[in-house]
Amino acid sequence: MEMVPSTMTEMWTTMGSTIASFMFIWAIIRQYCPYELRRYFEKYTHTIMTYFSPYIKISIHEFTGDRLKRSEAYVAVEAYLSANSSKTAKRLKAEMGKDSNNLVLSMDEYEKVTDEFRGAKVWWVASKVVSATRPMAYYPEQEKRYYRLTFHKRYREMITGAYLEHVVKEGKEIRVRNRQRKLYTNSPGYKWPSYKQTMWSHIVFEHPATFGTMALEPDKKKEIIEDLVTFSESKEFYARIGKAWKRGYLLYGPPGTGKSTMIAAMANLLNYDVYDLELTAVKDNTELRKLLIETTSKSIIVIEDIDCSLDLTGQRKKKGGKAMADDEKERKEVKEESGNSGNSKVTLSGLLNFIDGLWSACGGERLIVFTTNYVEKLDPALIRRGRMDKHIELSYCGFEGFKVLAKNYLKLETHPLFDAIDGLMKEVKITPADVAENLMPKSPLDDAEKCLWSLIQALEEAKEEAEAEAEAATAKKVVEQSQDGGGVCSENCMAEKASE
Ligand SMILES: Nc1ncnc2c1ncn2[C@@H]1O[C@H](COP(=O)(O)OP(=O)(O)OP(=O)(O)O)[C@@H](O)[C@H]1O
Ligand SMILES: [Mg+2]
Repeated sequence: MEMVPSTMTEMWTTMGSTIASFMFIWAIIRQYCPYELRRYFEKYTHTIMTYFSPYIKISIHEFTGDRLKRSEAYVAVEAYLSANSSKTAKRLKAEMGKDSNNLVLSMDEYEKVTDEFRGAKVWWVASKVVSATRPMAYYPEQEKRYYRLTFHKRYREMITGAYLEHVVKEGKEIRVRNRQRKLYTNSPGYKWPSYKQTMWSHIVFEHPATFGTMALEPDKKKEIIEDLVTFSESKEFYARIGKAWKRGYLLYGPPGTGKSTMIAAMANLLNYDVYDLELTAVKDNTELRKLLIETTSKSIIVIEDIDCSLDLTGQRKKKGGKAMADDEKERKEVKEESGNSGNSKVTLSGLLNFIDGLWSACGGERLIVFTTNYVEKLDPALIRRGRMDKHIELSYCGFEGFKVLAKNYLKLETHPLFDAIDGLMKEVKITPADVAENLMPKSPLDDAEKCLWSLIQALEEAKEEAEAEAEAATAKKVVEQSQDGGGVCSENCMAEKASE
């Protein structure tokens, strides 16, 4: 028994000296061996080591093929590890995340983390290779980042199958949760550098509107929310019935009734990006298709004021009705002119193709939203069900809508003045935008009551105006009738005279 420690000591000594000799020989080889021979030697040692090693390694590189687009697998792994490594890794790096006010952590280079999946242990390392800089290269520094996954070969089937699938799926979900949502536009003002072929420019989408803050009848609101949520959860359903996973909404109603606000609320509810498509800036149908292909899934494609965007109906030149406010009119006329000068050649059939042609199915999980002030002007082909599946009318503010706004703007649930407002609202039409404007405190000293009075005043003025208008209209009718009547009389008189 006493022999054991001495044998151990001897063994350690022998091993130590063997390693020392090996290091010495290796140093000699490195110094005197020609480069090629050394490479050869290294390569074979590597192969032999791999042959005997029970571990399998998988690398996932950041860029594959051209350098323009990051590999989706890398991005997903990065997100997966950022969520799972921040608890165990010791060196982390932080980047700005959603809403620009929280930091997203991910593992730093050369950091190793362990993960477990159904009892199997795996190791992830974030690493990079820096290739020599070529003097004339476009990208001066060629850093190739990659993640390396190591696991025991007995788990091969499970890791390459189920585990990687789990990583990519979870990574994608984490990315959706953490991403900053974007508002895209195809504005013609800015030409992208040619290497970046994208046709959309974007900014971070930060509209605060939600369905909670929207003035709408509660039933209607509930119906719209349920419709949207059902859509976003129906991937399997759409696949089963053989329909592309997209849905069209037509929002119509007078100016200032919350069409644009509702689009923002939809995006916030579903966590989607918004693509605001300016049709007048699109050159032709081909360009329209290109724009469509570049949109990503989980997004809302919006075409505002579809009735005056293009000559889709042949009625574009007609002036709007009375309901159109002056500044609105102006804005829309400017739009019409720019449509003409931009000589956009997008046609109705091009647009129909955009909405439900073969290309529209690529990507999936998309809403297409049209807004208009004059639904009756639109071509029936454009808004038939299947293209625009749900038609939502946004109309003048009712008492329920007012209560939502009063709660948002003034933090009021009830007030003695509410009854008067309810009464007036039944008599006159007022848009939610006007109600909102009146409820907005105009100075730091304005209290809730003052704002309510200001709304009552506005309602009374509107009522007087409406009454005056109605009176004028009746007076006009009476005059016309009396003129007609006079005419008839004189004809009768003439006839009488003639018979005499
Ligand atoms: N239903 C509503 N709920 C809450 N706020 C509203 C509502 N409708 C309008 N508003 C307020 O009025 C303003 C104008 O509304 P919005 O831009 O959505 O109108 P719109 O229907 O898109 O008008 P247009 O037809 O002129 O584009 C918004 O800033 C919003 O604050
Ligand atoms: Mg609008």
